[in-house]
Amino acid sequence: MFLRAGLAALSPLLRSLRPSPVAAMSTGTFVVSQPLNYRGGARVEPADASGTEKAFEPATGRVIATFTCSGEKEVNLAVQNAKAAFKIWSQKSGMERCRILLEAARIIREREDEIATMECINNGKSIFEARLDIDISWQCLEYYAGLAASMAGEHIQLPGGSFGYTRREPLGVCVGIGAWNYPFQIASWKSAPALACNAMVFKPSPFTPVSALLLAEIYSEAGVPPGLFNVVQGGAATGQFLCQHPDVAKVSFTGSVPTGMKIMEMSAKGIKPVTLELGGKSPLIIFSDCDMNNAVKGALMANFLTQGQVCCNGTRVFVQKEILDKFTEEVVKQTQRIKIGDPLLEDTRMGPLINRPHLERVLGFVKVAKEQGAKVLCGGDIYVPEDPKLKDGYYMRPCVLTNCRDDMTCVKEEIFGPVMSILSFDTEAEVLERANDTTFGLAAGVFTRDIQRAHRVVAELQAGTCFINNYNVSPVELPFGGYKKSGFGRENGRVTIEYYSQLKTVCVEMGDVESAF
Ligand SMILES: NC(=O)c1ccc[n+]([C@@H]2O[C@H](COP(=O)([O-])OP(=O)(O)OC[C@H]3O[C@@H](n4cnc5c(N)ncnc54)[C@H](O)[C@@H]3O)[C@@H](O)[C@H]2O)c1
Ligand SMILES: C[N+](C)(C)CCCC=O
Repeated sequence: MFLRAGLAALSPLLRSLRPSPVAAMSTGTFVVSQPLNYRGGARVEPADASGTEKAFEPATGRVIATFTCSGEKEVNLAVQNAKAAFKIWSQKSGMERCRILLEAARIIREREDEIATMECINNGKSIFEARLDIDISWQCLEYYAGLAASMAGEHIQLPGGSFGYTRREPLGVCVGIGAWNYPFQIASWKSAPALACNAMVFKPSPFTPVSALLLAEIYSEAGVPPGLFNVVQGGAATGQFLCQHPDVAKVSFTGSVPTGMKIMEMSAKGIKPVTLELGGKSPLIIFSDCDMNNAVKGALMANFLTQGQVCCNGTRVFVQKEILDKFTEEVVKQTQRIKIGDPLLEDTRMGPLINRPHLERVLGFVKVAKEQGAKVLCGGDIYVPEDPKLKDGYYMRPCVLTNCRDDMTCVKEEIFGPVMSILSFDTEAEVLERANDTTFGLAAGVFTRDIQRAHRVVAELQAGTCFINNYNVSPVELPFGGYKKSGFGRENGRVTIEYYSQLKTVCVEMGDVESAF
């Protein structure tokens, strides 16, 4: 589906010739040449348009795709296809659905390098990280394949031999709307639990339209009925058509708080359940009794994955006063060592940000932080790699700020870039109050060797996902999601099946009807 100079029909070709063509893919050479919508089991041009968008390669600033955003007609067709496929899918046993999802997981694993490469090209994250994202994606499919086979209700005994039972039933057509920071992983985290029993129409972010198509092709290859997983491209207008569609039973959204509010409003009008995975400004608390090496590594993991463009990042790093200087010195040393550059090179650990306006926005936060009294210990400026082909990419040096106060903009607002704010604290009670003083509640982390304190602190933290002595790991067995304005509903874990299904209660009378009349 992708063309590189002289390399046609990449996906099938790669399957027959790997691994050498994967290794041969390089930054600055790819363009997408085929349709980016997927409907009824095939790539299609949308039936109507709601404008056009360009997708970029952030590493070089090149346009890699110009595509048509789907209008109402195309959204209707995608939903119709999903409805038809759902009829077939829902007649299959859980074990049959399980086998097909397992096969899709196997194919993702087999094509990991190709998918990871596409993710780097379109998103800018390093190949090292992209491979981890793809690993988590196939693991997610494996996990929900298992749950598809074991979806069940319960049996409840009632007086006089009567009884009741519950059935866990599908919802029908679900919609997934994704953000641009984890394009393939978000599509997987939404579609895997959805397809355990439902059909899905997925809309990626217009910044990263590419890799969801690979997932759609893989589901087809694995044997899902045509139309079970469809992709429509577009921005807000396309997303609105999806949310307002009367045949859509549920919307799962990943993105910003302001858009999440709109999604919820639209879904409320149709009384549709929603899952909202929104932004954050998460605290990471480092106590003086921590293992310093791990705490420093944890702070980097909490701030600089995917160029800092991670919803659950622990960007407010509270460090207990006794170890503030030592911790800060080590964090700065390790931050300065991060290799920035071409995301497809094996030793790169930080690529470009998603696009020019976002880079400028992040640099703007650093400027305001300085004006408000923060001290830049490293980074926070544009980085121009030596390789001339990367000169128009959107790179910046990762930034560590000190002298921060809780009322500063860099400490209050989600920056969504590689900017860590270090704050100091004295006592546990004080840091808990400050950590919770935010309208967000996505994640939080604690580093300490005191196991009682660790559990006491996480019990008080107002966050949906907490880490003790690590940060930003995401085993698919554990639910992930937020408190407060960071959203509700969960992804991953057993509980997420409940967000993609509904419960029917059946009450069975074994005696005569005792009528009130
Ligand atoms: N909690 C999580 O799991 C999680 C994960 C990744 C990103 N995020 C958050 O996402 C944000 C960054 O992503 P973004 O810039 O893509 O967010 P965004 O809200 O701008 O867009 C997200 C998606 O919503 C679509 N959209 C925009 N307006 C819409 C509307 N009116 N109706 C329907 N759809 C609409 C966009 O096209 C895109 O696909 C950050 O705030 C980040 O924290 C959260
Ligand atoms: C895989 N991580 C790092 C936990 C990120 C989850 C998605 C948030 O943006």
